[in-house]
Amino acid sequence: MFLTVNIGSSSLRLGWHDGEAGSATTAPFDGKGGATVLSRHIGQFIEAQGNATPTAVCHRIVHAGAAYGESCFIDDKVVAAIKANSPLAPLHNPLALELIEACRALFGAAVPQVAVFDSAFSHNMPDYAALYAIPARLGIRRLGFHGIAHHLMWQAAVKRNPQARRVISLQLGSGASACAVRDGRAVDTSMGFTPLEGLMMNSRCGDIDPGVLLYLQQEKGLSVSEIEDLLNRRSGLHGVSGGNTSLKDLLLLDDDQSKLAVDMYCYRIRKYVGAYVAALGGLDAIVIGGGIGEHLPEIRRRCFDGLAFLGVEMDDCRNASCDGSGGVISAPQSNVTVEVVVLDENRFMADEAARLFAQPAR
Ligand SMILES: Nc1ncnc2c1ncn2[C@@H]1O[C@H](COP(=O)(O)OP(=O)(O)O)[C@@H](O)[C@H]1O
Ligand SMILES: CC(=O)OP(=O)(O)O
Ligand SMILES: [Mg+2]
Repeated sequence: MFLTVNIGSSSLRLGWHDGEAGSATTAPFDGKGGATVLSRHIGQFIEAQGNATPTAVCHRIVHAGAAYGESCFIDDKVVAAIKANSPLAPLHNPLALELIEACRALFGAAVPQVAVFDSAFSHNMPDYAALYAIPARLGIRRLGFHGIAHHLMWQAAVKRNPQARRVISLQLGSGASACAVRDGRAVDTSMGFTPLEGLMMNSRCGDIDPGVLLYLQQEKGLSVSEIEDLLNRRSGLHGVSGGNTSLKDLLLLDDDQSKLAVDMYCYRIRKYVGAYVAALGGLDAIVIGGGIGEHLPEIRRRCFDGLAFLGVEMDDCRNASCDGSGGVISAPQSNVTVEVVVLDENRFMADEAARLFAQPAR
């Protein structure tokens, strides 16, 4: 029996996995209340499972640095790596550390804890995609995140069509990212050294000219922590719209800033799709996941309409009826299959833990 703990930037997902069976719960979580609130959620969830003690607890770990490319048991070294990388993933790593601590307090040190890394799927991108054009001696490499989601989306594409060799996956949740996958290998992804790069997100800026950061510091006098807060918590949809992070709401609003936020969000996705078609040398499938990807047909329409020249032809009816459920939303004649997939990251994490336990040398 595995307890899975998946902290996203807007939610806490808990799962209880007993072979194929299991149960799950999702609680909205905005980071407020920290360890106390997180422990309470876990305590209530475990109570609902009859207060059983899990065989192990598995955590989604967003950023432990480039040294960790595969799931592993959490020891002091792993905890230190998560701590050391906390400044690079301030919305995730500090909470993950609190959760590891909370689980140790709840279940005791004898219950092993497992780290499933969100950077694992894009861990081995080609150097030309993984590096920035800065001196190599700095040792800075793009890692990419949302790897559990992108891995599952690639699997879904191949399950639907085993001939799908070139796949673009789009994780559109509170954080958002795109991934280009060729023959099962992530060859590029939009998040980079940190989960700030790439697509526009609920409260994160995504791609930005690094000169802006210098300007904010040198000319506007912002401190490092003010810039960190600005880019992670006050930018993206929130920043452009003037405080709203809900695309569902923004689609209904008629003011210029709300409309601009939606336009920018969709435009950047289209831009990345175009870039990744070029990177992949063509395209067989687009897979979309995450709360926004699952629930907002109008956003999907705006992202993919008019891309017939890339072989992407949407089916309006299929798209409109796909709300909170998975399914193909491209037209039958479309060369590229566009599919929405409801992702179960926690199940993936439990499978990783089972795999670790099955290995002979523990
Ligand atoms: N029913 C819904 N309708 C519209 N948007 C939704 C719905 N459910 C979730 N979302 C949006 O999805 C995002 C959260 O997605 P999710 O994948 O759960 O995020 P994360 O894992 O990053 O915390 C939020 O921006 C939220 O507004
Ligand atoms: C890595 C990341 O941004 O995750 P989430 O979208 O769950 O916040
Ligand atoms: Mg998520």
